[in-house]
Amino acid sequence: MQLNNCDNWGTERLGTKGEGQGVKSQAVLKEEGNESVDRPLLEVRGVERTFQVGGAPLHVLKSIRMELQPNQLVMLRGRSGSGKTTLLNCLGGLDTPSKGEIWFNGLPFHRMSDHERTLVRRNEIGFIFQAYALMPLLSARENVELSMRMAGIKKSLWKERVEYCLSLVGLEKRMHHRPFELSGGEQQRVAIAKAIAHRPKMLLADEPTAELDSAMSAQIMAVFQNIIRTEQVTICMTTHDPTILEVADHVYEMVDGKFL
Ligand SMILES: Nc1ncnc2c1ncn2[C@@H]1O[C@H](COP(=O)(O)OP(=O)(O)OP(=O)(O)O)[C@@H](O)[C@H]1O
Repeated sequence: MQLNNCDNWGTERLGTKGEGQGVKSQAVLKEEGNESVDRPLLEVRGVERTFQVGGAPLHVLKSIRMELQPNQLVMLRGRSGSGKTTLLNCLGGLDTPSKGEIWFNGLPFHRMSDHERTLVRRNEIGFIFQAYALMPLLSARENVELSMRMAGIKKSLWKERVEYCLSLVGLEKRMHHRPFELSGGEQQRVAIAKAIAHRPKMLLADEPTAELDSAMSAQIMAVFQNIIRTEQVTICMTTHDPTILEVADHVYEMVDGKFL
C-alpha cells in the first residue's frame, strides 16, 4: 500500500517550526536545559496498530520498537503486506498507533491531536512516494515552489532555495521541464527536491525506487546519501529491493507486523 499524498493536506499556514500547541520542539527544550535533547530523532516503543476488518481485529503492527538517530539512512524491508506502509504512516503522524509511543524530536506523536501533528508534519517532515506525486502541469521549479508555499515560507526565499534543492539532486538544467519531459529517475529527483525544500528533519520514503531500473535506483540512493550530509536530514524508507540495502546505516526486517 502507498502512503497518502501529502499535497492534499491544504495550504494554510498553521505555525512555525515546533509551534504545536502544548508541545515543545527540541530547540526549546535545549534552551531550557532539558536532558531530553540527547534522545534520538525518532523513538518508537511498543507500537501496535490494529484495524477492524469485517468486525474482527486485524493486528498489522505488533510490539514495534525502533530508533532513528540524526543523519541516518534507515530501511524497512519486508514482503508485501508485512506492515511497512502502516508503520511509515504512524512514524509520519498520518496515522496513530492503537497502542505504544512514538516520540518525534522530543514530541509525543501518540498523545498529540491531529492538528498538532499536522503542524509538525508540515514543517519538519518530508514525504516521497513511489509514484513521484508531482503536479503534471507545473515545471520542476514550480513543483518545488509549491511545497515551500504549503509550508508558509516567504516568497522572497523561494528562488534561491528552489534552485539550491534542484542543484542538490543534479537537475539545475531541467528546472523548466514538466514531469512528462523528464525520465522516471529525474521525476523522482524532483520529488526529492520538493520534499526537502522546507528543510524537514526527517524524510519518509515509501518504495522510492520501486518504479526505477537499477541504475536509476542507485542514483536515487546517491542523492539520499548526499542530502543526509548537506541537509542534516534523517531518511527512513521502505524497500523490497535487496540490492540497495548495503547503503543503509540500519535495516529493520519486517515479517508479519514484527521486526525480526
Ligand atoms: N486501513 C486499513 N484497514 C484495514 N486493513 C489495512 C489498512 N491498512 C493496511 N491494512 C492491512 O495491513 C496489512 C499491511 O499493509 P501495508 O500496506 O502496511 O503493507 P506493506 O508491507 O506496506 O505492503 P506493500 O509492500 O505491498 O506496500 C495488509 O494486510 C493490509 O491489507
